Amino acid sequence: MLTEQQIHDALSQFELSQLNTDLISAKAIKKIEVEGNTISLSLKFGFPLGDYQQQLEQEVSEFLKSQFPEAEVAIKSSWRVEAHAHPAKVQAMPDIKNIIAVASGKGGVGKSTTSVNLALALSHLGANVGILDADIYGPSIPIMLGLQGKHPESTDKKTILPVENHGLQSMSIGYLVKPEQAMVWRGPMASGALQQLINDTQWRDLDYLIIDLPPGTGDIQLTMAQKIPVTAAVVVTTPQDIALADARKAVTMFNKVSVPVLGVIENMAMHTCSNCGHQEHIFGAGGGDKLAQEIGVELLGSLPLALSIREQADSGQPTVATDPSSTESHLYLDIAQRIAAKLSLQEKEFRADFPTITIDNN
Ligand SMILES: Nc1ncnc2c1ncn2[C@@H]1O[C@H](COP(=O)(O)OP(=O)(O)OP(=O)(O)O)[C@@H](O)[C@H]1O
Repeated sequence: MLTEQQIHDALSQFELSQLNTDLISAKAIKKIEVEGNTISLSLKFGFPLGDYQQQLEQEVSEFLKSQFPEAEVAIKSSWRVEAHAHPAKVQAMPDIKNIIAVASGKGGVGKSTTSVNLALALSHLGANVGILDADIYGPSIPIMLGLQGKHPESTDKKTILPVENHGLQSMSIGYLVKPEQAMVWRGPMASGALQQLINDTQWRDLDYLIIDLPPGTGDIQLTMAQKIPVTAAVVVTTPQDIALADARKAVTMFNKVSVPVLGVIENMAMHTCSNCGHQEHIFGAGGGDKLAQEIGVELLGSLPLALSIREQADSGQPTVATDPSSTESHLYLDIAQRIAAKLSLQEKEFRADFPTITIDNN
């Protein structure tokens, strides 16, 4: 005779690959019911499952059948992104559940390209996603989203509407001022402009807002991390030694302001030949892994230096939007799901739901 406890114990052996943890530690069990030989299991996750949902149900089902060969197994799974707590001493933004800052210690490592593709990947997985281009001095998100020359609309002359393409809500200083205008802003003015940009945009019901931070670890980045309710951060680096050293600085900066760093992403880790697909580690393999170990953060994934990634981003058709089933897109999707899964284990933020008012006419 099967018991719920037996099923519970068995599920603590099922490893969830995105989290390197089991289903019990991931707090994914909603309900276990046993009736005779039938196990009914209800799973609930705090991150978008995308195409993985069916596969996951099947894997758990097969796992339980291998443990209890005589059992019939029925599995139901669902997901919902919750708002998680942020360390900044500022109010949460009601239309944004989670803000994820993407940082790099130095410029040119592919932070914007990675931010855009991760935002698209989270959206592809089923989440509602926005992206804020905080790179005041070199806004590249409008180009990467194919929105160059667009201007945000305003319906009330006080707030602006995000500009949309590829299913993402986006905002960038690049939609509002000419690049040479922003270049002359000093630190406080730049961070003030950013705060205004995020606050005055009418974001709609976002599960995640990705912020593409300006490169570096100076005042602007520090101010942003303190004045914007950032939930978590990821750091992009390339394998060259200097970039790794800079990535370390970025991680230290977030530690200082208590923003949890979900991990590092190694960009341009190896070269993919556009003719034959052969991959070569030009800068040596394992740099990201080493950095992650040294500073105690996770390596979320490594992306290749691929002509397709550059061409697609630079022409406003980023990889995940234009070719979601490519090898590169799968890497972005995998990293995005890891980020979302890890974030789902962070402390939740209490948000009072609007009360439901019922009017009884009787
Ligand atoms: N994995 C990749 N493979 C090939 N090209 C890439 C890759 N990642 C980024 N690039 C290209 O490298 C260039 C710089 O990328 P990007 O603008 O994203 O860097 P960045 O770190 O945001 O730069 P900055 O912070 O200085 O604005 C772009 O032309 C982009 O298309």
